[in-house]
Amino acid sequence: MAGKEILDINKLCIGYGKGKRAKVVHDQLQAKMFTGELVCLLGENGTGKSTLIRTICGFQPALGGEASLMGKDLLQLSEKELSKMAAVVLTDRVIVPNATVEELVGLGRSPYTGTFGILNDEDKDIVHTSIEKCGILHKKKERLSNLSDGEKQKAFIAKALAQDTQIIILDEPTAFLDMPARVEIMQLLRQIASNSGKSVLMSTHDLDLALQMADKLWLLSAEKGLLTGTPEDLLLRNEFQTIFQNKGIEFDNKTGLFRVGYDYNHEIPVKGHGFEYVLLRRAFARNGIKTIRKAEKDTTWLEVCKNVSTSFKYFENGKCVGQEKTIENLLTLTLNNR
Ligand SMILES: Nc1ncnc2c1ncn2[C@@H]1O[C@H](COP(=O)(O)OP(=O)(O)OP(=O)(O)O)[C@@H](O)[C@H]1O
Repeated sequence: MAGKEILDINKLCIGYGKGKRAKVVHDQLQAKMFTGELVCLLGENGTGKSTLIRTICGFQPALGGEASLMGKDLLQLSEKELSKMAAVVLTDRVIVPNATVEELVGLGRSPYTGTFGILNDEDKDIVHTSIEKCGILHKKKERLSNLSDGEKQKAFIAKALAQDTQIIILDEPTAFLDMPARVEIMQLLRQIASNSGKSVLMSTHDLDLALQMADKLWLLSAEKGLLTGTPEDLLLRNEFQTIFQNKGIEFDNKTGLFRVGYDYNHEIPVKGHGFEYVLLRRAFARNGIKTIRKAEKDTTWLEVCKNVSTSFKYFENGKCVGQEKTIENLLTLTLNNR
């Protein structure tokens, strides 16, 4: 069931400059966001994800159209009003290396504190809970310069949480992180959205993670503008396939994941199944060999055998002419016999 509407973008025009010299990056953008949703904004390099995020955050003016946050015209909100409604985490964030995690997260309370930024007991509690929710309580007193990239990202997310806003907007929060850290950050943002009812909008290049974890995707492309929907509905509508066509990415209908598109120059039948079969296919595809299911008529084929331990057999004229323990050796044998 859809939550309450939080963000409404209507015929929004984004870009740079003014008047005749304006550079329009996108026009007529439409989208909505609801409470409790994790939305991933996807698109190729240079399609305008950062421009859209900066416009929604009020960091650059819209060239036209409307955007409202919790029913208020976002483009007319003052910086102070906006800071109580939307917390922003940008990639090119300014890092204060000498600040501790606690001090950084404390800055998230600035929309609510006086000029000197003095935190009262309630602010301190919120800072503590925010750090705890992000799983870095043990790093509370640590300086940012001593944190890993993943921990730093968590500290910035904790700061956004401490800001106590309905929406959190992040520009590529998983950039520069390794795979486990990417998954961890996405899981954290998922939890924030589903447990606290906040809305989280993040841009990312992590297609597979976004497909698995986002409630909705905003798919930005030069040709089609902004397409929105659940990952599954966008897949059913073939939107990914159209957008990434001819760009070296293929969507695998069997796994529901994207994979690199290969250029095949050879074909070989394979008999077998299981994990070994999947890995064999992948290694061969990378080397330009398309694997097909062995048919009755085939006299040359590869076979995955799992009798005692796994081995791979090479058959020629119906006879086994080679048995290998590794995919590497099987590949060499196949390439040599081509
Ligand atoms: N300050 C600027 N002035 C004029 N044009 C700009 C400016 N910043 C970005 N652009 C242009 O706007 C377009 C969209 O850029 P943007 O950075 O929003 O894309 P992006 O989707 O975030 O890319 P990436 O995935 O590489 O971060 C690009 O053509 C870019 O060259």
